[in-house]
Amino acid sequence: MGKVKIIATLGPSSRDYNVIRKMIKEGVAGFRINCAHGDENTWIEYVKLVRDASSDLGKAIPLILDTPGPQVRSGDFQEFTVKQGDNVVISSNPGNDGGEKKIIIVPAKEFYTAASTGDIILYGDGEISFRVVNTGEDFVEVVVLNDGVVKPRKKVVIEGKEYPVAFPSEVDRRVFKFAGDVKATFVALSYVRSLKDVELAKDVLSRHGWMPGLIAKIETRSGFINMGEIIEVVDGVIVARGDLGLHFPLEKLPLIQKEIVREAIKHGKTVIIATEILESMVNNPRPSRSDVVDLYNSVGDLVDAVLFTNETAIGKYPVEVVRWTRRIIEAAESELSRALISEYRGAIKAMNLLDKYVQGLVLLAESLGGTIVGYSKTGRMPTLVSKYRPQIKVYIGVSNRFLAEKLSIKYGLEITDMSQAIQDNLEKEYEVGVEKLVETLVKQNYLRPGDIVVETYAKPQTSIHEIRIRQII
Ligand SMILES: Nc1ncnc2c1ncn2[C@@H]1O[C@H](COP(=O)(O)OP(=O)(O)O)[C@@H](O)[C@H]1O
Ligand SMILES: C=C(OP(=O)(O)O)C(=O)O
Repeated sequence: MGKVKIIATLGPSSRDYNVIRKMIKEGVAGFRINCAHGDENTWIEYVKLVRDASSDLGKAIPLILDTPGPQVRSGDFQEFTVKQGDNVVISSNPGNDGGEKKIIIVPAKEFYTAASTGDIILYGDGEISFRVVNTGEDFVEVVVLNDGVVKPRKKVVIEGKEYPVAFPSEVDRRVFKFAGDVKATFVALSYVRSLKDVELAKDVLSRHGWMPGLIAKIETRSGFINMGEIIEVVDGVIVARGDLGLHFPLEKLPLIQKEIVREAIKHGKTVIIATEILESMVNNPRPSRSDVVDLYNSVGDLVDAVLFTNETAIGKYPVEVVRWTRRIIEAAESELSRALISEYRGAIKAMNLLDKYVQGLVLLAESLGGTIVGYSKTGRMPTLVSKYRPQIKVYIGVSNRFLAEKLSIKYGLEITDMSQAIQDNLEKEYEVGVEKLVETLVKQNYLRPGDIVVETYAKPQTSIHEIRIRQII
């Protein structure tokens, strides 16, 4: 598998045990459930499918529950086509169509407070836009700016405006509770605007007795402006290109993506690029040239992971998407230049002794042409290894499934849950963890006679960091 990880959103196209199993075998390292769709009954169905497939395949597969956040979406109605110049009514009241047939239901009252005459409304990911021509207490009249199909349950954004909706939203709170019920690996926070939003989320989550990893989606103007303080207090960020493309001019997106990636890497936090990764594969079994080049370039930006949305949720080819992604990632990784890696590392400062030791560990293993095999109880050491973007294989054993899941979306790490293997040797878990992992890797042919292994662990209680070099015989 490549060093850049693949995460896939589940949806009608991937709501199937065999599809999910194939996706994992082809290289999916984690799944996302977008909780803006469905309810607890559908979310649990996806959780079970992923847990069944991952335990059958013996792999730790993280689950990301994505909260809708303080966003405004349309409600349920029959989809209809519109043509440029049509007049359409948006209303919270299904009966309030003023004699019009074409009515878009938007329940949130914040939408009607925020909309003014002349505003541009972007629908979905911007597939259709409207201009507001008249407003009322619970309706807005718009003129359609381009032809398209108006589908239900899509995002409704007013260009240049943010809704004053409470954070966390009512659905967010349900997702937080559900995350505790199913012990989800991560919760993704949508429309995070500031450090305060993350703190509010943490506060509610802690009341459910389970603290998942936190991923902030950077997607609004305030989220982007405040990303420094946000990144400090989360495990990772998603560059949510779908919404960024609604809140910023599209031509600004490349620079915004690069700035978010740079900031996350500077803080040693996971960074995931999302949306329209291989969008051309929603309806086609082969990706477009521009999609291939975009994905190749993201690998060159040394991101941790890419996250599919439409491609695996409603696309026709969820398994082929993963297969193509692996091909493109592997090609891009085999062509990464040394200059790029050293420029990247030159921009990172080692923060403390452990950090400096890990920096040296990665350089040592690379200069030996070796493989790192380590054991970790807290996740600190492998997180740092990943931060240096190792260009050799790294296998890490960890003490529990949750930690294995959490680390699995990080750059360059192959994680194994060793809880079974170390359970009778807890006082020597570091030593036994490494030894048993090497044994397993030899058995599975991942390590062969002649291979050089750099074995390592960092015991937090003793401040002893050990490195041992072994050649497989
Ligand atoms: N759990 C689900 N149930 C049904 N449809 C879903 C689900 N998750 C995603 N989808 C479909 O896949 C599309 C793409 O997913 P995503 O990008 O996560 O959503 P959105 O753009 O609506 O926020 C959604 O618009 C929706 O049509
Ligand atoms: C991943 C994204 O979020 P969502 O699908 O929730 O809109 C995005 O905006 O790119």
